[in-house]
Amino acid sequence: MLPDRSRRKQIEQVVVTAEQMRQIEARIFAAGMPVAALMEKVGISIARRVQTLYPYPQVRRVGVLVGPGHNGGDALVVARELHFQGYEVLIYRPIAKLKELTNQHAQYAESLGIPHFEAIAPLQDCDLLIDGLFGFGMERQITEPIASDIHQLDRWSMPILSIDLPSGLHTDTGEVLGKAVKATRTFCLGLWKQGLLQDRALEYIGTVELIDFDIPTADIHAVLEAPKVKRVTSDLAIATLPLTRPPVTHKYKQGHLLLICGSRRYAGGALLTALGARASGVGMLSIAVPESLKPLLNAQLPEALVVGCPETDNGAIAQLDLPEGTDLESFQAIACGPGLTLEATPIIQGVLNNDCPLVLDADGLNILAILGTQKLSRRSSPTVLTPHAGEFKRLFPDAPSPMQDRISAVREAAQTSKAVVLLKGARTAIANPSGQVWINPESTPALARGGSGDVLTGLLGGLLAQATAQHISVDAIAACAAWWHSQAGILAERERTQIGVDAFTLTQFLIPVLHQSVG
Ligand SMILES: NC(=O)C1=CN([C@@H]2O[C@H](COP(=O)(O)OP(=O)(O)OC[C@H]3O[C@@H](n4cnc5c(N)ncnc54)[C@H](O)[C@@H]3O)[C@@H](O)[C@H]2O)[C@@H](O)CC1
Ligand SMILES: [K+]
Repeated sequence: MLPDRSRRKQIEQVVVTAEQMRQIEARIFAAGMPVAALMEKVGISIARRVQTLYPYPQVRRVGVLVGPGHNGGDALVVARELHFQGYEVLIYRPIAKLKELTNQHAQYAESLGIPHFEAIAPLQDCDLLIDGLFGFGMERQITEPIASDIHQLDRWSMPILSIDLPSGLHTDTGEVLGKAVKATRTFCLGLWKQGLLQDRALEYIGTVELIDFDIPTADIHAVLEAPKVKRVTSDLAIATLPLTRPPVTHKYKQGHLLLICGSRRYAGGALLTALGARASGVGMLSIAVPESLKPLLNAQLPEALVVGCPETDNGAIAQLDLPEGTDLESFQAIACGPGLTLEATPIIQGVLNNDCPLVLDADGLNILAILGTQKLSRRSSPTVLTPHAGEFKRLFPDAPSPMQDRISAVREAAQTSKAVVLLKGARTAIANPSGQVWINPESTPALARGGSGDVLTGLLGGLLAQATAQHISVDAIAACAAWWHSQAGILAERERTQIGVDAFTLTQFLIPVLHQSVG
């Protein structure tokens, strides 16, 4: 058995679908764990959390929403425990026919004198609601009268705590099945359900925490074969960062990154990409920009080698003018796209034809969408694409919509393009061509701001350039960059409010957030 802290760290990385959870659960029951005992264990853990978060007598009246299955059973255990702790408990039970175990708990609650109602109205004056209507594996649309009753909850103001998932959310896709409870907090049971990491679920789930009930890791491994879906926890990300260098090294051993970005019209994009790259700690940074941007870059990044390139009439890079003796394969990584404009198409064509690990963003992606992603399958070095939803649709018109099931969308895109795809969003999802998916579980809307993506491109390019010697997978590096970028946004927001995180400010929080996370 693993020591508790290390087990907990592993569990926090695991993401499951309903089918995988069902199989894991079946193994535990087949091994002899009684279903009723597990329900008891889970229900008591939730009741303890409720008592800590909403202690009696500050909170007195608790309404418990009970569905027909084992989610309802869990809720009834919570109801019973809170009743014994002095809370006044009221039960809403809209469906009369209950699963056997749930029915037993319902009978016992009745025998204790806990009132139950078929309608929602009697729960109106509760200080707190516990939602145990439906749990994982739900597929059917919520119908009347439950749909209207859930609609009623939207008009009330008390906090709602959902058990496992907010009732009405699809476990895998996060889709709302007609109507869903909007939770203040969700107690996800045992393992992270995939739907809780989908952007469209975020409006419903509130703060999510995992209630661990000691699922043996052997059962998890037995069911989850690679490729998997993983949460990018801070432990995972920090293990990927190039935080310590060998005592004897030199700048070229710490990676040489080439940025190709900017135009006369979009000078800021080049600057922000470069500042993101600087924070990565990359050993050498070369920046190819149109000639007229060279003084700006030189002034801001004295350590960088700025390559001024001949310009088109509109101020885009007309051709790459690398220093003598240097070609595109001299670098450990190239990152390009921000601010280039579509006039830089020949530059992107040239970069695609070369074998150097490559990050494409912004206009790099717009140009690739015109050239076609099939160009990527001929590359022998890894390519990372970092689209937002709009760019994604242009690049992968045949993939599932990135507005819906983002995990399927990003996985299919990576498989068809043979690239690592980083789909930006509230929960950025990253996939490699073999189907492995990573989800960045924490972020802030403060990052929804012009230029913040440019910072990520530079940061990712810098990490990629440093990693070639370390044999870390490219998708793990992309996941690490997404985590670092978001954590910097979260720290910046804490110090400067949600509206105070412009992209330049964000670059200034990249290193401080490491101090905080690494200690
Ligand atoms: N996974 C585990 O190992 C554990 C699971 N437990 C609980 O069990 C839950 C899953 O239990 P169940 O599989 O019984 O699932 P539910 O509690 O969601 O109940 C399913 C029942 O609801 C009915 N139903 C589904 N959709 C409906 C709809 N739209 N309208 C009306 N009725 C509908 C189904 O016919 C079925 O009878 C978990 O979420 C969790 O709360 C815990 O008790 C302990 C451990
Ligand atoms: K629920």
